[in-house]
Amino acid sequence: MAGAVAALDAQPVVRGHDVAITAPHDRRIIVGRAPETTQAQALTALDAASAAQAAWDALGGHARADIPLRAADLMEARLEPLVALLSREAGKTLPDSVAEVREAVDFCRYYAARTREDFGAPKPLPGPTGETNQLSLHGKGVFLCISPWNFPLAIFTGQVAAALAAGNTVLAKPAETTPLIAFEAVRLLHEAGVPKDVLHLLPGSGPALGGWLLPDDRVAGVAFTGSTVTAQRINRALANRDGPIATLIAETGGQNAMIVDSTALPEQVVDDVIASAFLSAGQRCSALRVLCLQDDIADTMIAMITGAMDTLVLGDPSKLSSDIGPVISQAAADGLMAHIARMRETARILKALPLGEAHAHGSFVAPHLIEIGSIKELTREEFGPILHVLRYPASGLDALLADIRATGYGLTMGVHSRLEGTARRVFAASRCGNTYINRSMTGAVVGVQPFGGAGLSGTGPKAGGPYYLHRFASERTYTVNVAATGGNTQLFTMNEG
Ligand SMILES: NC(=O)c1ccc[n+]([C@@H]2O[C@H](COP(=O)([O-])OP(=O)(O)OC[C@H]3O[C@@H](n4cnc5c(N)ncnc54)[C@H](O)[C@@H]3O)[C@@H](O)[C@H]2O)c1
Ligand SMILES: N[C@@H](CCC=O)C(=O)O
Repeated sequence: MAGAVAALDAQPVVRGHDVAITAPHDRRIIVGRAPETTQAQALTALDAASAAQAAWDALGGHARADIPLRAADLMEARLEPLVALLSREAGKTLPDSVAEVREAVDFCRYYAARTREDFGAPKPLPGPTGETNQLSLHGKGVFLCISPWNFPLAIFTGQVAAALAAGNTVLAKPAETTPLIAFEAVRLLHEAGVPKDVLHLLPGSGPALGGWLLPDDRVAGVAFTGSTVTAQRINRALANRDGPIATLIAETGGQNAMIVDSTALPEQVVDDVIASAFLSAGQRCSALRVLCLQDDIADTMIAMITGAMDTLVLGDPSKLSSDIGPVISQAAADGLMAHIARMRETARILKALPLGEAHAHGSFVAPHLIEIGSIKELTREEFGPILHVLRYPASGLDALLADIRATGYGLTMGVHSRLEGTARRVFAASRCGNTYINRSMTGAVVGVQPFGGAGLSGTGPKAGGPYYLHRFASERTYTVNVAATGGNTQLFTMNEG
């Protein structure tokens, strides 16, 4: 990763104190060094982004759409170094890293297509003869894009590409633990044609950057993906401003449940539970946290799931033999271990995989299966490879659905049942943004399963969906009284047939 260090030093992005970024699977490995943005640098970037926005918006949708298309081609051409950096810096397995580059490419191409469609030309609207009416979409101003470490390329690129495509200039704030991959993404977007004053990378502390930038009226909008608690802090900071009301697009956490009834296909359930709860070390906002088993099949399912857990290999994520890598930091690992310790007192640990010498220098958390009595026993999202399981009686589905809803989250929901009526009943009773029937509940595909939730899980916009770019835009109408300049000439050219 020396290349990443050298490249970082060569780039004219803001720079303050350097911090060492170490590999989550082995803290002795320094992946690179990253700068911490200072307050003066953040405000200089905001000045530049603010000054550049009108010209960027005036370029129009077609010209702006060409850029993410070029960025997508560049990303595909650099697949291997991007995968290597994702695996080292974020501790992602190789399949997860390849899928992440793929998703970033998909975001670029999808938003390019939507930009042409929705921002390419004003839409004519109906009106009385003698008057023309048009509706057009424009950037709102400067967007602050704040992203998490768990999809440090795909979510980072998706937010930035969407904000830019809609005609905004962007201050991009990556997570503290994954600035190097963000740097590569920004370098690539600049190379693809985004002017330097239109897109600025601001690595560093979230609370510090938030404290400097959120109170500034020139920040017209924030696209945030991360924890619910941070989204609430950002919301409060924006609400404290006296100026124009800012847009907040927040995509946050979940307490995601899967409901398995007695008609489900057991082998399919096992595959999908393992993939949804433990792969990616459970570090997906979409990951399964609470498995709800109809009591008639619970013992059989638990035996099959614990058996399948034994086949999981934890280790260096750059090895193809590893199914599960580390969690992102020692602080994250400590938090998860504290939860497991609490659960030992109040719940039943059904299975805990062992850790060994190979994990001694990294932040590894062994997959756990923990039986609880009710989802009410969980007070927050535990972002790691911990799966809670509970039993419900066939007659208790409505009460279970009410308990799930009462958590306040609404991100993903899984159903395993061969009864279509049951799946539909769950869907109708849930507020979740993404419901998956008889499959895993992770891995939403851009343009296929637009991703995002409601309630404590987010403000609702769906990344990778047809309406996402609109959330970054202002709508404007343009009405002309053509009667004042000679009448409606279109009437002369209308096809009479
Ligand atoms: N719904 C989704 O699409 C989605 C996707 C990925 C992750 N997530 C959620 O993200 C969380 C994991 O990510 P995380 O640990 O990086 O989340 P986090 O909330 O700790 O941090 C997210 C980002 O916010 C920044 N930040 C922190 N405090 C800030 C402040 N006061 N002002 C401005 N920025 C601030 C951080 O530096 C980081 O860049 C989980 O809860 C997960 O469910 C949600
Ligand atoms: N979109 C991803 C999750 C993003 C959050 O971590 C998925 O569907 O698994």
